[in-house]
Amino acid sequence: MAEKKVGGAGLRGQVAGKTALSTVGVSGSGLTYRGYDVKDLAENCEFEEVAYLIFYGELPTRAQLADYKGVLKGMRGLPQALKEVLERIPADAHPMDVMRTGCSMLGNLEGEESFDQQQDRANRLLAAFPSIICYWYRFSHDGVRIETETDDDSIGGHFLHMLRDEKPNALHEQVMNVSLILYAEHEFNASTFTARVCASTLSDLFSCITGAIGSLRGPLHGGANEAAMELIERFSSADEAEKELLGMLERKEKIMGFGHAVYTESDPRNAIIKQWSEKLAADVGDDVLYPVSVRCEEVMWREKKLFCNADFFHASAYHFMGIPTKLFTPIFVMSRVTGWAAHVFEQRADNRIIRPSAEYTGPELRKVVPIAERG
Ligand SMILES: CC(=O)SCCNC(=O)CCNC(=O)[C@H](O)C(C)(C)COP(=O)(O)OP(=O)(O)OC[C@H]1O[C@@H](n2cnc3c(N)ncnc32)[C@H](O)[C@@H]1OP(=O)(O)O
Ligand SMILES: O=C([O-])CC(=O)C(=O)O
Repeated sequence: MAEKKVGGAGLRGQVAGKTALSTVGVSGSGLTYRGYDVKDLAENCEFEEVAYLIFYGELPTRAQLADYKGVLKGMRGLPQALKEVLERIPADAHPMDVMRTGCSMLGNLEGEESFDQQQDRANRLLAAFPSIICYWYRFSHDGVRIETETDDDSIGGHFLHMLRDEKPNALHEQVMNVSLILYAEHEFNASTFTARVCASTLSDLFSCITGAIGSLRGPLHGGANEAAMELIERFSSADEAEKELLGMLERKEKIMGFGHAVYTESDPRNAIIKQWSEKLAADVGDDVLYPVSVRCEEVMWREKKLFCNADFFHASAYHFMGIPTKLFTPIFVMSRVTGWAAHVFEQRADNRIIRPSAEYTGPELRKVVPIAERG
């Protein structure tokens, strides 16, 4: 991949503030959360430990983790008014729109009245997002009103249990756990920056997170995991994938799930989720989707020096677990709400309203011609 152009369009490479939460693309270790390598966290931690780390600054002790999980478990239920709103959203709505509405509606019912409540409200969102998406999905698609207050030990397990009406096996719960860790935090990406801009006006947490969901929805950001799935499922063999991909590159089409605004040679999250995708492929006996994905990776690197970002192998991994494609990006929300909220807290702790300037490119100063004289 060519050297990244800094400055100019997209503010690439510009420092727009400070954070103690994560580093992205710093040499040596591609991605760290509060000083820990994401690979280390994905190998050794549960997602709830990482959420605790992001919020409170240190990994929890066993007792702290048990307490924290207890707090989150106690927050899985949805108020009746929110359930009624979710029941009115049609089955063909985009699930990211459901997440956005669910977040906003919860803000109407249990809003943040003072910043002293910020951690409690962030925990509430972290606990409630899986319930929100599954309640809507199961009502609109299966006509059932599910119980969201399950006793599942983990957020990933809670999500899969509600989605499929049965407790997940250990492999699926572990992959969800890793996936949620990989997506949790990523410095000043577009959705987090959205949240921080909103926070800088001293707005409430629900507004910050609702705005961030809107930014994550686009295919150039979180929506790329769904777009990657739509791409790979078009191919019935690795050879067909190679042929079609070469045509797409020739036509200068964008291939979703490749490239990155900061990383220049690889996304450290890719190797991790790729490994799990391979395990899941073996588990389901897949001999198409995984080889197709691997060939796409090889072709993109060989032809363009473009590498898979976090989203590409998430597509096949989620698919192998039977998760409908349109629910892929909402899973990203279920995880990234930790990073978003922690950035909101950081912004509030040392705030100045974010208000950059624009280079003006419009007409010179001119006089208004009264409408009667404009012809
Ligand atoms: C979790 C996440 O949000 S990760 C990002 C998810 N998004 C995607 O996967 C969408 C596909 N990828 C992209 O659109 C881009 O790579 C982005 C948005 C991630 C980064 O954008 P930028 O930083 O502007 O890209 P960058 O400057 O590296 O692009 C360099 C060149 O490679 C091309 N390029 C970059 N990514 C791709 C791609 N996926 N497919 C084809 N060409 C690409 C660009 O068009 C550009 O070509 P040009 O110089 O002829 O215009
Ligand atoms: O950092 C970015 O621009 C996008 C990304 O990978 C993320 O938010 O996880």
